[in-house]
Amino acid sequence: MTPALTFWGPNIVDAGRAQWRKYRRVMAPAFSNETYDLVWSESLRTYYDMIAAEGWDEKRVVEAPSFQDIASKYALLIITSCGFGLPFTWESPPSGSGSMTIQDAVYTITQTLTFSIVAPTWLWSLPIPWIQRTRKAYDTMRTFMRNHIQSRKADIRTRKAENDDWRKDVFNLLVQESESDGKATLSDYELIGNVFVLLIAGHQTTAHSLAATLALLALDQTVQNEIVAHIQDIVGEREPTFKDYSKLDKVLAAFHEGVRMFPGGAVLIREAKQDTTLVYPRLSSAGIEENVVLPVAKGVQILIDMVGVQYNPRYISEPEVYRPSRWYSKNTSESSSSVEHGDNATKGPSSMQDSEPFTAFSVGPRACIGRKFATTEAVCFLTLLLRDWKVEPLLRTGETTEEWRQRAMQATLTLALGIKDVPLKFVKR
Ligand code: HEM
Repeated sequence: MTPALTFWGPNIVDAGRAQWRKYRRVMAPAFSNETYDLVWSESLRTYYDMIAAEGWDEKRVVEAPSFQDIASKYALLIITSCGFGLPFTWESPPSGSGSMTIQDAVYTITQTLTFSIVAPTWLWSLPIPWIQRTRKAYDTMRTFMRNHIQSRKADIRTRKAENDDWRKDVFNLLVQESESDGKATLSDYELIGNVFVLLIAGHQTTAHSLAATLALLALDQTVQNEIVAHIQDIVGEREPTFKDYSKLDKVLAAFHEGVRMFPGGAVLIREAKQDTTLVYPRLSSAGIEENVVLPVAKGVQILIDMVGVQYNPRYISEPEVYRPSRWYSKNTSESSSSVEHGDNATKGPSSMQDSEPFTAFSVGPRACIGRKFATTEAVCFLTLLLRDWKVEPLLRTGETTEEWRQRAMQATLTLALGIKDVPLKFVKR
């Protein structure tokens, strides 16, 4: 996955410490309350845009054979609009060259990662339909990025010359850093690498998490009704605003639980910067719990299995059960790390049974920078959708709900971990 990410250029996700500091410093100001306010209003606008464009407002029942298609388009429109200042609409989504949309290009790129890394140049020219489609996807993405970077550079130059204000979205901040009056600290290669990674990280993870959350709610009507009652309590029939975000904690919990069960960041990679030890609990052959001290030498890479962490009964009670209430009224942003290290190593692991730490956006300095961006768009979308529509599994003829669960609730792994096509039915409330 790392070569697939760096294919477009060095970027914040895969950068080593020094480079990472630079990227994070440039991007961090874009993740502010001002942005989240915009994310909320754009999410609201895009939801109604979708309802009208897809003709949902004229129907009592809507069938979505793959909800990911909707979620992916929705999340892409929000990141392009709020992160990149490119306000596309549901009916004219972002496209690059020719007829391919960015959504299709991203989909094709993530499905053909290995090919892009290993294929020699001549292979890209073979007249095989899927290879040509892959090539078109890369061309589309390249044209999209180049065009928008060029026009944004020109725009910022003009605005600066005229002392005009310009919005501090993440795209503008990156472009500005690559200009900086000839003292650029960001090369064009780094600029493109980071733009690509933000497009991917900013929409694929959110789209899959939304699809997973709705699938889980479709399977548990009792929980769904509880969330809908909460929405009615907080916003009733009026238009929800960003001020409601902090009060809609049960909707947020429903989303957090979806992210826990299908954690987009499936594997985290860390490298020991000094000799250290990790302490972890293990059952001895006699069935007694004991602490194991694992020495970790400087330079060793540690892969953290996030699915394992999120499903470990030591930390999450009945982990296979979708239970948003485990996050109700909990400050999930202050969750602690699951494995103790460094100075704490000698103290051994504390019991996590009663704290159920939420770590699916990671913890520490490299934790997800887009977390509140994602939760803001998710809470807005889920609030509007669940208030208006009852969500059910879209069953095949003769299929039971349990069979649907077996068919639909399957994880997939491309650049991020996701969920397979989720077939859903929406019934107007
Ligand atoms: C439900 C949605 C999301 C999930 C589950 C998720 C998950 C994660 C995780 C687990 C990491 C940490 C990786 C690590 O520690 O190695 C991460 C990092 C990151 N995420 Fe997200 N993310 C989501 C949404 C977003 C959004 C919406 C954006 C951008 C708008 C974003 C941008 C990033 C970036 C740039 C990083 C790298 C941060 C750094 O290394 O400093 N993510 N994400």
